[in-house]
Amino acid sequence: MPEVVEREASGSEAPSLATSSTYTPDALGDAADTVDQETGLPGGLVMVHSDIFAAPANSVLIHACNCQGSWGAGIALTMKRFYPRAYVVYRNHCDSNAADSAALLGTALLIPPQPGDRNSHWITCLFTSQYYGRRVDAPDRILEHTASSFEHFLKLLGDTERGGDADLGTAGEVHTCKINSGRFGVPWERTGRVLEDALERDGEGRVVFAHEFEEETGAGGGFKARPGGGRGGGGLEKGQQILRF
Ligand SMILES: Nc1ncnc2c1ncn2[C@@H]1O[C@H](COP(=O)(O)OP(=O)(O)OC[C@H]2O[C@H](OP(=O)(O)O)[C@H](O)[C@@H]2O)[C@@H](O)[C@H]1O
Repeated sequence: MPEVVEREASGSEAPSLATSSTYTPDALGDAADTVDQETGLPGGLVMVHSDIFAAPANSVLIHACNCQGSWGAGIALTMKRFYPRAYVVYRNHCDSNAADSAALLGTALLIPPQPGDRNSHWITCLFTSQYYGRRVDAPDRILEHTASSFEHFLKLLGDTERGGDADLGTAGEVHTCKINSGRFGVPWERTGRVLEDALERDGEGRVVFAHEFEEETGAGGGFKARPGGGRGGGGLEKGQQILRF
């Protein structure tokens, strides 16, 4: 099973971007059935209307990947542009499993911030389809791999928090795009339910911000998160909502 990849020798920190908006417990009312002890936020999937690349520095950004070493289109192509070093880690990981790329299905790769990549973000690859394009896996298989790769991600993330590698530090907020919902052709509601179930089972009150993104604003970075970012801002920001699948 792939583990956390060691960070290369430390380099200059990438410039920090606008922070994403977050919630204050009182704004959530009775929607908060499980509460994250550290943030006081309800565990589970929380939809936000903002650009995932505007997430706070040190956040984890999750996207769905094929097992062929290709970030050739969609949000993956933006990832490749913003996190070229992380892409190399992902591609090397696929190359080392090229003899049996199916072995990566249902696993996750957690890549710590790479020097020179953008905003000290951690990048998480969930291997949900072996191939892409016309050979993409069937939706049910993708959902099956989504469940196990997300569970693996939660374990890897927990290991970094418990293991506390001094060099790596621990990751901050967890953010995901609506994985599988574009080129992988799986309705977001189906994937959202899988992620929500895993968080209820093994999330330990963890919050994952899921980004609703207006494509017309163009690929990441061009759409600014709503003002009021940073913890302890007002109540729910306009357009933010708690979703229960
Ligand atoms: N800045 C932003 N902030 C927040 N959300 C953003 C965003 N920009 C786009 N989104 C949304 O992010 C979702 C994912 O949609 P995507 O079609 O990209 O990914 P997917 O998970 O369906 O499929 C994966 C395969 O696609 C790729 O390309 P290749 O296979 O290489 O050709 C990979 O490599 C895989 O293989 C859609 O809701 C977009 O609105």
